Amino acid sequence: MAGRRVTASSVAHQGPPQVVSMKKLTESSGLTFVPPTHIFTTDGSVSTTDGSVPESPSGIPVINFSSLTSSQRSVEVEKLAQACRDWGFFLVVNHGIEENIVDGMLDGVRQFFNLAEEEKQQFEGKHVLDPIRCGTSFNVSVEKCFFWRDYLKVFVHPHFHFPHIPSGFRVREVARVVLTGISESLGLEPNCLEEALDYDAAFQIFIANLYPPCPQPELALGMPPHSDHGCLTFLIQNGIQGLQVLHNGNWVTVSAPQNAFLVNTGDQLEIMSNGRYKSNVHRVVVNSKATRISIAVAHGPSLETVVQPAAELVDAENGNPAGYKPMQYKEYLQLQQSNQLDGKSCLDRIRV
Ligand SMILES: O=C(O)CCC(=O)C(=O)O
Ligand SMILES: [Fe+2]
Repeated sequence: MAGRRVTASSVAHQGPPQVVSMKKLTESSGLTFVPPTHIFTTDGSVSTTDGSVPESPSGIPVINFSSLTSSQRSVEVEKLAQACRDWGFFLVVNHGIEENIVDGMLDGVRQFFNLAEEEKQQFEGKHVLDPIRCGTSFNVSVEKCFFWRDYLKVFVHPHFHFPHIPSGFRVREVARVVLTGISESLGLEPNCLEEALDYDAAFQIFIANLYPPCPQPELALGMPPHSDHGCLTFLIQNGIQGLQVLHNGNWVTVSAPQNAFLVNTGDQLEIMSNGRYKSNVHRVVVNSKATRISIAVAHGPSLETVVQPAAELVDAENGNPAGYKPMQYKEYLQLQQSNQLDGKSCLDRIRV
């Protein structure tokens, strides 16, 4: 059947099913409908009319990075506190990474996805800890419904797995400064979170996402509602919207100025803050006209770190016990990857 991506026989065999990339599927077959394998019918359903706000001016918080490194720091730290508490999401502007560098990264990603399928297949990873891995959806061996998305994931810290380091892309340093601000905003020492994460050995993944045009965008999702596993995810996009964040029960479409970072707070930050800062739930909707590309750089603790609420934020005697069980970050990653990506179901497993 045209458009079906997983054959019955491939599912029946052991190992991951043979899945065609979204790019190939949409380009080669002149697809005019969403295959049944890609229709979201459950809670994550696409309907953009379920209370979603079409555009920001939504009040999405904006953090001025240059103020974080100036005498205005305390004002910006307070803005970070509000952003993390009320949204779990914010934009970072004036971060000093030039637009042509960001454009170069997006171009490189476009070129990668334009490679012949056979060339990309050599990077098809099987395991969450494979340092270079490309594929489709999230984990096709457990999913009932596939996302309208191809991805490339490359570990970039503590070991760098690209052939060469792009000069000037200093997102790790930007993330470090934001993290110290967040640490302070929790009433902790500025370097407390950095130390808890073992930042010098921190696990950082570069994730490129490609969302081709979809003939029936109301039926498919680029990514269903989920929270990110790490601490902070810094995201750039090719000027095409698609990211929506859940805020007070509404889906808010993120529109961001060119060259802003879109920042999600993740599960490890929720754990370390003992629930004061909830990881943000977000999803990606698709459209019928343009290919969207995003690059998410996820910053987590080192893989060996056992993450738990910061001792300063736990006070069991006064009714504020630890809300999460300690878990090694590597185990957490494996837990998330071995299940369907589904809201905050992974975090729910370690709540006390
Ligand atoms: O493409 C986007 O805007 C979001 C991607 C995302 O949520 C992710 O890679 O975890
Ligand atoms: Fe995400």
